Amino acid sequence: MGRIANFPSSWSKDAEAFVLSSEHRPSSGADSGDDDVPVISLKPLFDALGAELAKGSDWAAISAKVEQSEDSALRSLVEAIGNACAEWGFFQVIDHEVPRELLHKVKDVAKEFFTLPVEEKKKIGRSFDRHLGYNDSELTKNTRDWKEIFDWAAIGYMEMPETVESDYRSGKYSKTTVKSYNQWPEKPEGFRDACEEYTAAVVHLASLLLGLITVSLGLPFNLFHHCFDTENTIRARLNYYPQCPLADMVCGVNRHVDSGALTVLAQDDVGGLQVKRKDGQWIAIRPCEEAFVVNVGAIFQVWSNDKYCGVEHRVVVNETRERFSIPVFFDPDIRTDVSPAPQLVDETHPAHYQSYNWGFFRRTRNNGNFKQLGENIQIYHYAI
Ligand SMILES: O=C(O)CCC(=O)C(=O)O
Ligand SMILES: [Fe+2]
Repeated sequence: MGRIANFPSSWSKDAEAFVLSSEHRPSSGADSGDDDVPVISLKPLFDALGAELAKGSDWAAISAKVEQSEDSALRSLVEAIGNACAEWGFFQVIDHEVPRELLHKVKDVAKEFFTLPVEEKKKIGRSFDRHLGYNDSELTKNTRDWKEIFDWAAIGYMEMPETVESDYRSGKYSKTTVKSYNQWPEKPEGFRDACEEYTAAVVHLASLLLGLITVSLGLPFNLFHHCFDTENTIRARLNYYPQCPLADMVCGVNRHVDSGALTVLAQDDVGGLQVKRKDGQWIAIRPCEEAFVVNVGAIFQVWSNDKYCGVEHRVVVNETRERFSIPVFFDPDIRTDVSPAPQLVDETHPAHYQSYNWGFFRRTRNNGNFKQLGENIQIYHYAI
């Protein structure tokens, strides 16, 4: 394969590991036709809450205001979010009130960080026991992703059960936990501040979206906020997808469903994120620098008892242009036991899943990613 000669030197020795089996290659094509995931304005929410309440995190007061509101624009917003979650599992939000400067600052430092020599970046490398930092060899479904990443946790560390039993059916894990702390590079200057300010703003947005999605299921706005209150596993990521000589055969991120509750992602104008529509067709998500892409993950699928599903998506790469994106994975405290909301379960709507512990799930997934154990733990392993 002559094109491998154009691989970055650190990747060329295991070039074959990036190549997807023919049925999963991006060359199968995405339709960007006239169907598109909905773009939704959050203005009615901020209008209804008012600046003071919207900026704070008094979830009980925000909850009361949203639930009691008879404002038709707010009702329509909730309905649009519910429809998007049920139909696509994805939507984009505009008028989100995250200041644009924060996004620009973090994009600038991200670009600078990824141009550092690989040895410099590896000083803060991720490993089996260090869950946060730099990595250039992530696997999705046992295939190497064409990307470099930098991960950090919103609260400064990620906590995990110290051990889990390898059989996911057992659900057994140790009650002692280990913490993995953020690792920050020395360069570029201002990197850490930019990342932290950005995360604080997006985590706040994600908390509002969590409430709106919950209300769209007919549940109280703040039903799940306690799972994220103090300890949580919210993680942010800088994704760098270099230009790729084999763009038709590899993926930036292979097809997958996000395992957590919600993902809120900023992308640049290059494009590459694709979502699988219900008919199996891959649909390109139109890049919009004003917007965040939001998707529900597997936890919401379980909480909603399959009303909203975590939907497969992937990232295709580009021969001529590099791409950057910044997802925030809005994931709960490891002590969260995930099961369908009791309000959605009755004799005619039995629970589709048995309860599982998020810390166990997260640790098992992490072990699998490092050891290539074959199929990763999935929520359908808990299907009833
Ligand atoms: O870069 C993107 O657009 C999406 C990345 C993604 O799906 C992920 O990191 O889970
Ligand atoms: Fe994803």
